[in-house]
Amino acid sequence: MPRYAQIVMGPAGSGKSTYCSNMVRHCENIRRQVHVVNLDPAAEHFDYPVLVDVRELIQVDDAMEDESLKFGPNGGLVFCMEYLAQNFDWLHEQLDDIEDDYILFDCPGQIELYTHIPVMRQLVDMLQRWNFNICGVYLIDSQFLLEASKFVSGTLTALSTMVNLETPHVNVMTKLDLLTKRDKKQLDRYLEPTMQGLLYEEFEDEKFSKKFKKLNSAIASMIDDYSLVKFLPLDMSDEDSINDILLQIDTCLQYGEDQEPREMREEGDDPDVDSGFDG
Ligand SMILES: Nc1nc2c(ncn2[C@@H]2O[C@H](COP(=O)(O)OP(=O)(O)OP(=O)(O)O)[C@@H](O)[C@H]2O)c(=O)[nH]1
Ligand SMILES: [Mg+2]
Repeated sequence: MPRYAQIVMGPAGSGKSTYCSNMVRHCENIRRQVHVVNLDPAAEHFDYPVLVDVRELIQVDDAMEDESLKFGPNGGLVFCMEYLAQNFDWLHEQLDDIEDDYILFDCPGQIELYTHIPVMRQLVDMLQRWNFNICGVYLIDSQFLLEASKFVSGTLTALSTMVNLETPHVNVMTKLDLLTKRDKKQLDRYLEPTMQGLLYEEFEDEKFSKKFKKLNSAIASMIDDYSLVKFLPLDMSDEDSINDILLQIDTCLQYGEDQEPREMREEGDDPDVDSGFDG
């Protein structure tokens, strides 16, 4: 039986832990069970029931307070994640007894974990070995996207994570409930963007230098070439938006594809009669 994992990633404060709690709550409402694994060794607060907590293996204070290590918070976090990678057996044991295996992995927010060092890729490879179907879920705060040049840099982090992990991938634009009416009106242009179009409008403004425009334009055409960067809108005050995201991710995970045929067989008396064929 395959198992299913959402790897919930994104910059610091983008709403990963909140997404996990809301997804758990939504799934309870629709009578589905999902579990959450906290993979953030620096987490101080989250309000979902936690299945596995990496802080039981190592926490960032351990790396900062250790006399021989003396890391700061960022180096400490990288150290902890590398420690986790050396101790995947621990994680494997913790995940071994779960019967209903649909798990959200709430990851730390340091961007270098996804772009510079191999630990998230190692985690994904390991989960695949443990029979998980995986979907990367990359969250970005809408306030850091709704402006063309910000959008370029946000999109590049999403793109580099996607390319690095090589798994099915969904980008989510979070905190839509905080947008002004004016921002909401222009949202569609950013959810399925043509980068060159976005930049063209913004760069009519004279405040940008020629060099800045040229750089953004070159990056934008590269992003357009991939034509892979879309965002799903997440408004936590709107249950439908959570459900839409879950459905998209389920499709990426091929969730449910193994269960349905079995249920049909269990219900039917005789598969030949059910199929409607005479012979
Ligand atoms: N209004 C609003 N606030 C949100 C939403 N999602 C998250 N927040 C707030 O944003 C802050 C950060 O949210 P978290 O869920 O902790 O973000 P995170 O990505 O887990 O942060 P790190 O683990 O520190 O990287 C908290 O104050 C949340 O309450 C949202 O959809 N709407
Ligand atoms: Mg968090």
